[in-house]
Amino acid sequence: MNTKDCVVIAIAGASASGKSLIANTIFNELCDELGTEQIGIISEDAYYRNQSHLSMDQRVLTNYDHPKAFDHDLLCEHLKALKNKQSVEIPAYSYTEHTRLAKTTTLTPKKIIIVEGILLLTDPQLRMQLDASVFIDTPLDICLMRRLKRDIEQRGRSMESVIQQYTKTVRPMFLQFIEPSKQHADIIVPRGGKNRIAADILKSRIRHILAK
Ligand SMILES: Nc1ncnc2c1ncn2[C@@H]1O[C@H](COP(=O)(O)OP(=O)(O)O)[C@@H](O)[C@H]1O
Ligand SMILES: Nc1ccn([C@@H]2O[C@H](COP(=O)(O)O)[C@@H](O)[C@H]2O)c(=O)n1
Repeated sequence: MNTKDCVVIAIAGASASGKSLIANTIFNELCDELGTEQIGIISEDAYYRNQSHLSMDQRVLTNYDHPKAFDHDLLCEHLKALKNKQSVEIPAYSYTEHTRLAKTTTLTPKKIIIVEGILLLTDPQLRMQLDASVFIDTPLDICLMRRLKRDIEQRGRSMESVIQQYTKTVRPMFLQFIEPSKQHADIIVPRGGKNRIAADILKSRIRHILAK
């Protein structure tokens, strides 16, 4: 990590490994402490491709765990713009509609940007924009249990659909793309979202950058 105007910290790892939880814990606690002006947070999921031109039957067939499912060019463009002190319009995504929504959210330039997502470390052009990267290393069986509960409670899925998607795409794409991308991480965090020591270490590193 360094003394740039905008430092981008990536948090990657398997689906339901706890990326959003740890990213949001760090973000919310630092915002409470330091205010909202200095730190921003972005989810890679906001950059899933728009599929409004496809029928619902076609949308459910998409492999959402393959790098092609994401518009990484747009995410990269947004990180570059933020580094150039320009605001960006973050897309909004619906897991129930499997497509982007019409609205966007404005993100103004920040000294620290936390970006979290499954495939962030797989893309060389994205890696160029990252100043530090963390990989959340939670065992896959734990991720599956967390995903089952979350997707049924929050993403409108049935148990059968979660298991079918997990077997067909989530697990194979983890093994093909996400797991090997761990080699690009600077820090590996076991267990996930409630690893308090990891959250505190990342928070103190961010405080240190902001104090410069
Ligand atoms: N250490 C943990 N213990 C218990 N539940 C957790 C833990 N980490 C995450 N969770 C829960 O598991 C689910 C998936 O976590 P989330 O942060 O959304 O994962 P990701 O962003 O990696 O997909 C959420 O419901 C979250 O609250
Ligand atoms: N329409 C969609 C889009 C994505 N997914 C799944 O979301 C996972 C990534 O999000 P996490 O918060 O879990 O990191 C990914 O594994 C996709 O399978 C989906 O089910 N439907």
